[in-house]
Amino acid sequence: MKQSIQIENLSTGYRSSKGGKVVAFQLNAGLNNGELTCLLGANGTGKSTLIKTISGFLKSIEGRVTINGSAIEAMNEKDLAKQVAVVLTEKINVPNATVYELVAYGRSPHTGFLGRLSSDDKQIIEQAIEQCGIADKRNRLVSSLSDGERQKATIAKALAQDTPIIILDEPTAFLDLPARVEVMQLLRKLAVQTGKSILMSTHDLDLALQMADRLWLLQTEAIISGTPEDLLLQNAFQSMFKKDKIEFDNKTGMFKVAHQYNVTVPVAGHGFEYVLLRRALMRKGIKPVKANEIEDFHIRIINDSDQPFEFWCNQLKAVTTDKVEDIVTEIMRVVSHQNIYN
Ligand SMILES: Nc1ncnc2c1ncn2[C@@H]1O[C@H](COP(=O)(O)OP(=O)(O)OP(=O)(O)O)[C@@H](O)[C@H]1O
Repeated sequence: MKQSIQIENLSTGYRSSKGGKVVAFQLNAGLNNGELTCLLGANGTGKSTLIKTISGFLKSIEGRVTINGSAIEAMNEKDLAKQVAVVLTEKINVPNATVYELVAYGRSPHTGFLGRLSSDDKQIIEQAIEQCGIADKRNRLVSSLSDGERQKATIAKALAQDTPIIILDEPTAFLDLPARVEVMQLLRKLAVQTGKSILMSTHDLDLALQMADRLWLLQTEAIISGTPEDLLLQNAFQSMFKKDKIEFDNKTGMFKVAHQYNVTVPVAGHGFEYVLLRRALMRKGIKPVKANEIEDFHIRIINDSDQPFEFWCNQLKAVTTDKVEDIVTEIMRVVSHQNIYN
């Protein structure tokens, strides 16, 4: 697949008179056309620093970034703005500007000294507004929009810039879950429909796993790049967030909290009811282990029953309930009175 941006042996960081600071080094990766790539990494690994470096806002410490073969250092600001549209994390503050005016501002690298919009410019602006699904908001003040709507307007501005590459630093940071999904769906649709390379950094691991065509996992000394599924096959996530008390669950392909367990309880059963019960038990520090039904103390799950949770004690059914909360309360009560599960 054709690549728009390539980074080679790149070291990112900050220069200062006292010697500066290297944030990440020896990074190599490429962005494919027509794909949404998500940049993931723990807090402070240097996602924003990398984004600023490959957008030309920050000089690299070493190595190079090329766009279609040309080094970005050799490009002037205007030429670079015709190649890369950048959306940084900060909320845009444009008092008294309408959505249309904000999006029109995206045309500035293409307009002349007076910034007059040609009919082509106007068509591109209208198309960007349309593609981002905010046509009904085109005359609204940006300051009156919800966070999700404002983010779509910002993406429309980047789209109007008409560049082969769009780079966004945490575009979903201020949004609720439905708006985060909507923005990522929009970015993916735009990548596929327009053939642009779109790179976004995010902390939304689960969404990135489901929606990105490709992931860049940033570590201090490397970017591990691949499709979500191939990275899962390579166990690339296992070590990534260990210090943050997050584990990667190979069974579900999702991240989960690494709980500390004090006790175990035998559970016989499976299915959705089991998954929910397991979650509730694990949160309380109780680890479910596989039970066979002759054990003295255990929970049984009867799938698709009105009362799917049963607590069995000394071969007798002690509690039957349809509520996870009731069965967990019962287990907690027994655990606190007897030390039977240790
Ligand atoms: N202007 C600066 N000068 C010096 N160091 C900086 C500067 N900006 C950021 N840093 C440092 O660079 C490192 C990487 O920061 P960066 O913001 O790129 O990480 P990040 O992965 O985007 O973090 P987060 O996930 O928390 O947003 C951090 O140690 C940070 O303190």
